[in-house]
Amino acid sequence: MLERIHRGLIVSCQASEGDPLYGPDMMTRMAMAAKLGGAVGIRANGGEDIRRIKEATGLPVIGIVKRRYEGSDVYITATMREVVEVVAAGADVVAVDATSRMRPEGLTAAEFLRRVKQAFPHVLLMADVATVDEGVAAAAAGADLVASTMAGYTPYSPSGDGPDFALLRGLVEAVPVPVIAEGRIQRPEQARTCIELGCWAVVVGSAITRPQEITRMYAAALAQAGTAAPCAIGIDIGGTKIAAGLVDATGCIQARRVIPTPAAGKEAILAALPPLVEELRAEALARGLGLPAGVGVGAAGQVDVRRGTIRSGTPNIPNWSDVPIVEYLEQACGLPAWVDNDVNAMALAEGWFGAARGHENFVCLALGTGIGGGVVTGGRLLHGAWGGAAELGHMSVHLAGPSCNCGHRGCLEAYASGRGLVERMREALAAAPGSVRHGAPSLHPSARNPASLSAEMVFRWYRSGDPVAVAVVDRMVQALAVAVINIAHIFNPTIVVLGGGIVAHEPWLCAAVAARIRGAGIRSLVDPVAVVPAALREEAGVVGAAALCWTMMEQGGAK
Ligand SMILES: CC(=O)N[C@H](C=O)[C@@H](O)[C@H](O)[C@H](O)COP(=O)(O)O
Repeated sequence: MLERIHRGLIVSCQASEGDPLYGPDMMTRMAMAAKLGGAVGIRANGGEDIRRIKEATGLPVIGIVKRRYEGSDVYITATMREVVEVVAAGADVVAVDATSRMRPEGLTAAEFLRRVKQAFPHVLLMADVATVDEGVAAAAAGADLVASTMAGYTPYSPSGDGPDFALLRGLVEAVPVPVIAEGRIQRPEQARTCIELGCWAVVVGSAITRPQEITRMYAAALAQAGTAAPCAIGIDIGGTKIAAGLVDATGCIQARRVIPTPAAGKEAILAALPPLVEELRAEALARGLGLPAGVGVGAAGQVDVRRGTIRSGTPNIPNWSDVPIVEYLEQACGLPAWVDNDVNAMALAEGWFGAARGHENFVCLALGTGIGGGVVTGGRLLHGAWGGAAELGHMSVHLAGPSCNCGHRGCLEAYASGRGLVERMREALAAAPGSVRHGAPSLHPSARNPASLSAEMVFRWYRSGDPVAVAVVDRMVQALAVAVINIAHIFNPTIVVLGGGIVAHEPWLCAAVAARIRGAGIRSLVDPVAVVPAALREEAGVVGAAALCWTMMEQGGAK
């Protein structure tokens, strides 16, 4: 029997009294329809339903009897009376509540499970639990299967909108018997995730057999249509701060929350996100914007967009690798979620609301401490195999150039990022120490402490005509021009958007780069390319992360 249901879908066919579908005729039809759809088993409530469904479908049946007893909240096969009813009806598995709550006859779950096992050793016993501890205790007491059925239905277990993946993961790790995923599994991808987490089988009820609940979801969605501007939540996770915003359909941030990035790393950062989402969701409802379309996350580093994980993040955040952020947010917040690299998110923001509006083929370069890239081609972000494409800062623009922290030589980042610019200036000063003309060299901070050099200083000296700074900045512009020519040759964009902190302070760089590329390379590709500053500044991260939701939904990634 266990082999028959392995990795399969079990459909719960239950209707309580007062439900228009109540009664064994209707439930048997439901079960037959489920069988036609590929169900490998049925979960049914009550002796008559169990008997009829088993007879009509021939599928394995998990039987329960729901009955309420005064003085106890346990209602799924709560006493031996219900167990006898289920077994007598011919169920293959008897499922019982195995939570730690007070039972009607004053027994503990373990005592009850032991008695059931003793009375009916040939029937498989399934324990419906709400926590990992309850699952472990149930298996120790003789349960053959443990199911997450009660997660969110006891006062001490968290209840979200979707399945409790964290509980399932914990059960799979800790419980020595097969784990059945059950409870609030609403979409096929969620069911699939349960199997990928190691669950033995998946039970789905309401999303298949309770039409009133399915109808309610649709009706609620339609009620929002046209009455509220769609909005989305964007979260920009950086090394020093996490910025989250409620972004409306025009790209305006309606509400904003900023917190310092928790220094403790992965767990602490993840734990900080759901409260931000909750606050912004409440803002959305309070402002009449309706339920946010989803949560988009922009994160520095390498993001696996297919799996929704941060593969390896910024070194500024400890332990920020292999972070299953999408699954975590969906489970914790009950909203669809997406994640992408922060500069990809910035590119989306510029495409939806900024300098690249109306362009289908464009490239963004974000010039900050390092350099990130985002490529949009044919209206879509270019992701490569898993999302790592467009590391344009690590495009080499000089074969024999300085070595870069990526291990390569002559990367754009080594010339045109804040860090690269400072390093080049430091080298140049070391080669010509007396050359800072404006401002006495003795006062020159780098003369005393080269570590205090900043990109801002380099640009200040550049403006004052210092020949070393002029040469260093000129090389930066030249490197950017070579990069843009390469970009034009490879991607054939109509526009290249330069953003990030450096361009926000030095927007003239765009015109300087544009002047340098004219007449170079393949004319038909390079000449028409406009080089423009980003329109969205600090807000690009949050707006882009929100735009990620709309983009993914529009491009068929709706969840
Ligand atoms: C908590 C409780 O009483 N659960 C019951 C258990 O049999 C059923 O009402 C659920 O429909 C079943 O667990 C499947 O879950 P979902 O309908 O969420 O897919």
